[in-house]
Amino acid sequence: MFTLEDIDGVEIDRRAALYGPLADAVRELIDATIRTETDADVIRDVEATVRAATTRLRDRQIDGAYGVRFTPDGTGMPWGNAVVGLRNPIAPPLDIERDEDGRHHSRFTLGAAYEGPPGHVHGGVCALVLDHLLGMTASPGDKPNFTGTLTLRYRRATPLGPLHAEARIDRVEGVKTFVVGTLSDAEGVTVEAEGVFITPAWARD
Ligand SMILES: CCCCCCCC(=O)SCCNC(=O)CCNC(=O)[C@H](O)C(C)(C)COP(=O)(O)OP(=O)(O)OC[C@H]1O[C@@H](n2cnc3c(N)ncnc32)[C@H](O)[C@@H]1OP(=O)(O)O
Repeated sequence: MFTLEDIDGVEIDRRAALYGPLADAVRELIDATIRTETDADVIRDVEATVRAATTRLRDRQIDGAYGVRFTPDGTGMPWGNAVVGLRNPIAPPLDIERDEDGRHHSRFTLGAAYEGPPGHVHGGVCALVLDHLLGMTASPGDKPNFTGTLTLRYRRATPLGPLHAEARIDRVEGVKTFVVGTLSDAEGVTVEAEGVFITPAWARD
């Protein structure tokens, strides 16, 4: 669902300033929900407050998921995305930078909400982050390339906390773009990734 939104940069900024802080607040709520040891009556009271807040937000809402929206000048708003979504509290979210040579990289922090092994990042979350980063790297122009195959080698457990991920295109063969990347902590690489990203038939020349 790629949809065009006829709005300008001022309106994008207004919406980002409105919805971004809400998602940040819910991220903090998720972390606090996992880690709280406060009294039972406080927890029940907070539960009622959260349910009431949810009811207020549902007063008016879109049908289904947010989709990926674009403005007429090509600015993307993947705000519901599970990795970078500005409106998605599940997303860490990653802020991904692109170098002139096409490499993509991101520094981010994964906390308690992303735990798998004790104190460490869930393997599926490592895959989530790397899939998105490699996918963005594979799609530098206006053509999307979707994950065909993603192969991961978990060299050692990834600790929760500050992390770094990077990716680059290895080669392009027709509709297939081969991308490699890594996830690292301060000590070095924890996960290596290789992906084959494919231009779907509907987007081919
Ligand atoms: C903008 C950035 C966003 C980042 C998003 C992050 C990435 C994502 O999470 S995308 C979501 C996850 N991926 C998907 O849902 C993809 C689902 N699959 C599909 O849409 C299709 O099967 C797709 C596009 C992968 C392949 O399309 P399809 O029409 O089947 O390809 P087809 O024409 O048969 O094959 C083309 C070539 O790709 C190869 N190929 C097909 N599928 C795969 C695969 N899964 N793995 C590896 N190679 C494959 C074929 O062998 C063929 O190779 P060759 O040209 O050498 O013969």
